[in-house]
Amino acid sequence: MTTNHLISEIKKKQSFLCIGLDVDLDKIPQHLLQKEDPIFEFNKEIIDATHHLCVAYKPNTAFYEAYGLKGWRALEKTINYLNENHPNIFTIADAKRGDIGNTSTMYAKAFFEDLQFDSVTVAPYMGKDSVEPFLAFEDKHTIMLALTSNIGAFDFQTLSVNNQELYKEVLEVSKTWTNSENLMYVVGATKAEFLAEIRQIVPDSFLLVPGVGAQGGNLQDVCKYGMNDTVGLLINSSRGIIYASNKEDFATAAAHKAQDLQQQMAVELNDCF
Ligand SMILES: O=c1ccn([C@@H]2O[C@H](COP(=O)(O)O)[C@@H](O)[C@H]2O)c(=O)[nH]1
Repeated sequence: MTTNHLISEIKKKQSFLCIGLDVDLDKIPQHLLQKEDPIFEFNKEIIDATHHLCVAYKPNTAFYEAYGLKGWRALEKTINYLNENHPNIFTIADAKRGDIGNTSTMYAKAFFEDLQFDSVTVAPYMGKDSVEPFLAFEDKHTIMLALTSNIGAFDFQTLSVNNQELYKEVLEVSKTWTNSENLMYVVGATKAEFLAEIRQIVPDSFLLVPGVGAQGGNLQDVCKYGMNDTVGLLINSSRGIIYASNKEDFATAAAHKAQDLQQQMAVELNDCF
């Protein structure tokens, strides 16, 4: 999906919500555990109930890898279900990959060619040759960690390198890489106050912003400092939406939580479009 297509979906749905599909078998409703593929059944019901309220879904691959082959199969069924039934939804494989060049090429093939995700998250630590193989894919997006939502972000990401914080150096340098127009960046909602300076370095890039909901990030603060004139934000909530209820009404409860965020987003979009 192109960035312009994503922006037009945001305008149409009045939403820049990304729903995280982080499925934990200990948290889903009991009755689903009797099904042949509980992970996929859970995702399908969540997607059916919420697809009109969001523009993106983000399965975090850890939650599928943890269940071995059956988890990976459920991930494959989920992305196929999205691509077949909701082709206008932006899909993110939150896999945080990155390795030497030839290995990164295989990661990129796995997520872009085999699974057909629109985007994948990547860690920048191994540098340019570890990220460029992802950027080589046309109309696919590489979402690189910049300033993450966790407390450990302050261990390395804010250390001074070349007289500026490391995450700023990552943003600056990544703009010089081949096909850098395919880059988006992760910035945690819990770091909203950093967004104004981040916007000075990457004014036009899309930012994936996790950390609203369970981690306590504030949607309005993210919009105040991070929104650009084409929105430029995908705000993610995972647990806060998908585990709104662990009873039979879980999908309806998730839709209510998603609608609450979508309505707040519609208000913010008044200042934008
Ligand atoms: O800085 C980061 C990068 C990624 N994540 C991921 O986003 C979701 C957040 O889930 P919640 O349940 O809404 O807290 C999860 O998959 C994280 O691994 C992040 O939180 N922060």
